[in-house]
Amino acid sequence: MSISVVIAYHSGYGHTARQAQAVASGAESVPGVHADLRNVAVLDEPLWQALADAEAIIFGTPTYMGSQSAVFQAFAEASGQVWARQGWRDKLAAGFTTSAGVNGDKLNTLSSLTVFSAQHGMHWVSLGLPPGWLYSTTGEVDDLNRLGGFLGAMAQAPSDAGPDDAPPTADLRTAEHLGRRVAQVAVQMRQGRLVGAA
Ligand SMILES: Cc1cc2nc3c(=O)[nH]c(=O)nc-3n(C[C@H](O)[C@H](O)[C@H](O)COP(=O)(O)O)c2cc1C
Repeated sequence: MSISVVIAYHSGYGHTARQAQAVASGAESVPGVHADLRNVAVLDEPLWQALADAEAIIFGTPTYMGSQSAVFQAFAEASGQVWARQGWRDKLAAGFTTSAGVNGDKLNTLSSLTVFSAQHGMHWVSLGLPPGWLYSTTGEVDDLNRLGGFLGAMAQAPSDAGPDDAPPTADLRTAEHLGRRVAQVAVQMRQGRLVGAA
């Protein structure tokens, strides 16, 4: 049976949705893993069931006013019933965000996602990439992780660029990397659980 990695995201204008698709394509590239894209604007039973069945949940939200969007926060608060029974305990967690500013206070959004995951008793998986574009001689603006995040995948979408044009390829490749990394850890986690149960 395939291992499920759910990408639970919100996107108001389509940019974070593109980032979410890149995360999913990275996760799906790992043999034995199924990536399941879920928009948390719809809080229905299939969403909660998919999350319950997941080995890993990768949370994604645009950065609005320096933190997660209100729609994502509504999802986080609705997860209170799952929290009460620690239903996501020991699942893997990771996160990503898009904002218009190069910095844009994206770190605050990712920090908030880590706290949310910790409240659920989940294990946070970091981005696992060195910062790109770090040296003038060997780095460039198109480097993987050009925005230099560590907690999760960051992407930038200038306010006047539609989701067909932004985030740029470097940020989408960074998102893909996060999806692949989480999926690889999910496989290791599942194998470890099977050994533990034997
Ligand atoms: C209400 C609101 C608040 C925003 N706040 C920020 C912010 O704090 N920092 C930033 O860099 N961009 C901010 N933006 C810009 C969005 O992060 C940016 O447009 C992003 O691409 C939106 O992602 P989405 O298309 O998935 O909704 C804000 C946009 C809106 C609508």
